[in-house]
Amino acid sequence: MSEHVVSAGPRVAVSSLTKTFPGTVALRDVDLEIRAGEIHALVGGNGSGKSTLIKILSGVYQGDPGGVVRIGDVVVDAESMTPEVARGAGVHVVHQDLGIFLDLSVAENMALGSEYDRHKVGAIDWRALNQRTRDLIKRFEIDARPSTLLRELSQGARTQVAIARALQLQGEDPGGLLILDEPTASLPEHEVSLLLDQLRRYASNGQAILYVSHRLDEIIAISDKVSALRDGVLVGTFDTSDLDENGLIQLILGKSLETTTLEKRPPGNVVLGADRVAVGPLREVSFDIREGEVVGIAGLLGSGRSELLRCIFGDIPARRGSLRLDGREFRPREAKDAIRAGIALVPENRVQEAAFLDHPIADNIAIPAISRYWRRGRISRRDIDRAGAAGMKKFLVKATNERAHLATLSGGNQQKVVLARWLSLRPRLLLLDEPTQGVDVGARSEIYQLIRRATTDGAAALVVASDFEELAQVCDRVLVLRRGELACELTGDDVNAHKITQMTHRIGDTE
Ligand SMILES: Nc1ncnc2c1ncn2[C@@H]1O[C@H](COP(=O)(O)OP(=O)(O)OP(=O)(O)O)[C@@H](O)[C@H]1O
Repeated sequence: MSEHVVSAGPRVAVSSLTKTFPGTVALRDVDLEIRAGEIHALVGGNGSGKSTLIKILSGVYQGDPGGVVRIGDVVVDAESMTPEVARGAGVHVVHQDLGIFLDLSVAENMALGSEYDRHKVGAIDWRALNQRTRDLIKRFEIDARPSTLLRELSQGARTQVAIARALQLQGEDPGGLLILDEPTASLPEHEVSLLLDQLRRYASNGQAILYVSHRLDEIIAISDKVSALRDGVLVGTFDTSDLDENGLIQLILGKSLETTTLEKRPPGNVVLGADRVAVGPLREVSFDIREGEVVGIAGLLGSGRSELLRCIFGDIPARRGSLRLDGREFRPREAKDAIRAGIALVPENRVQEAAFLDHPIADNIAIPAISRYWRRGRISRRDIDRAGAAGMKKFLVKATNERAHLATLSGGNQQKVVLARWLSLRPRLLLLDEPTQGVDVGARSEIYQLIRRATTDGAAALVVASDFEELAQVCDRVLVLRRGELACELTGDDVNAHKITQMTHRIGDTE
C-alpha cells in the first residue's frame, strides 16, 4: 500500500453526481472523495457506471444539473465539465488501448501528447524534445531510449510511456488525478507486478490515482480504498485492508458468486489437427484438439497466439504445414470457409472487429445465423428479438431491452453480446481470444461455464488468455508458445498459473 502524503482535504471530491441517458440513469447521486497519494479503486459490474464517471471527470460527458466536481482548487458544476476544464485541473486518463503509436519513437509519442518543442520558426526542436524525453524516462523509470520505437518495447513499458506522456507536463510535484482504465488487461503476469510497483511509487510521491479494473486480486494488492458502484449507485467507499476477494464480489454483485463444478467428458475424436504449421512468428507447430477438450494457448505478446487462431479461422494463410478438421484436410481461404465448417472465432478486439454498433443487440446476436430466421420469404423480427432476449439473459447482458442499439451499452456488455452471438451458433470448434477481457466477475464464470458446456456437448475449444490463473482454471491442457515454437504442453497437475508463467518465460525448471 502507498505511503500517504499528508494533505488538508481530499484531492478530488465529487458530490451529488447524477447522469441520465435516454432510458437509463447511469449514475445516481454519487458522492466520492479521493486523496493525494491514494490509489483508489473503482469497481462495479458491467454497466454499473464506471466509464460514465471517468468520462465526467475527464470532461467527455457532462453530469446532470446539481452535481459538483472539485479537483484540487478547481470547483466546477458537473454540467459544465469540458475536456479543457479537466485538463486544466490536472485530470489525465490512460485507457486500456493506451492510444500510443507503435511505429513512432518514445520521444515522438511524448511530443504527440503535448505541444512539440519548437524553435521560433516552427520546426520541431529535436534536441529539446530528446532531453525532455530523457528526463521523463528517468523520472518514470522506463527501460528505453528517446529513439526506441514503441513496437520494440514490452507491453508494460508501453503502458509506462502512456502514463509518462499523460503526466509529462505535471513537473515533480504531482497534482490532479491520474485515471487508469483497466491498465493491466493485456499485460502478462510479471509485467503486471512491475506496473503495480511503479504505481505505488507514483502514489507515494503524492499522485492521486483512480484505478478501474475487473481484476480483483490486483485491486486487493494495490489499492488503499475501494469505491463500488452498483446500477449507478455508489454502494460505498471502503478501506481495502478490510476486504478480501469475496468481500469485493459481494460489493460488486450484491451477493456471493455461485460456483458450479464444471462437468467434463473424456476427450473424444480429434476435431482439429495442426501439422507443422508456420504462421506469423511461429515457425512450426503441431498439435491435436479433441472433442470435449478446452485447450489453452499461453505465450507472451507477439508469441503468435492470435495469429494461430486467425490461421485456423482462415484470416491468415499458413506459410507452411497443414490443418485437418475431423480427419479431412482443411484449407480455409477466408473466414467464410471456417464458419461453414463449424468454426467460430471470438476475436480479441471483438467490439471493433465484430460488432455492429448502430444495430440492436438482437440483430448482433442473430447475424451469423440469419438464415434460421426466414419465415415464408421474410425475416422474422419476432424470432430474432426472442433469440436476442434469450442471449441477453444467458450472458447477463445489462441493457434496457434486446432492441437497444449496441452503441448504448457499456464496454463489457458489448463484449458479452459478441460472445453470445458465437456461442449460440453451437460451433464444432470454438476459438476464443481473451474471452473474459473487460467482462465482470459475475459473467466471467458464466462464460467459462458456457464454454465448458459447449465442449461437453462434443465441441472443442482453443482459448488464448494472458491471465494464467484463468487459463489454468478453465483448460484441460495448455500449449505454451515460445520463440516461434510449441515449447511444451502442460497437462494434469502442471496446468497451474505458476507453471504456465514459468514455461512462457522459461524461468528455472526444465521442460
Ligand atoms: N452513450 C450512451 N447512451 C445511452 N446509454 C449509455 C451510454 N453510455 C453508457 N450508457 C449506459 O449507462 C450505463 C453505465 O455504463 P458505463 O459504460 O458507465 O458502465 P461501466 O461500469 O463502465 O461498464 P463496463 O464494465 O462494461 O465498462 C449502462 O447502462 C449503459 O448502457
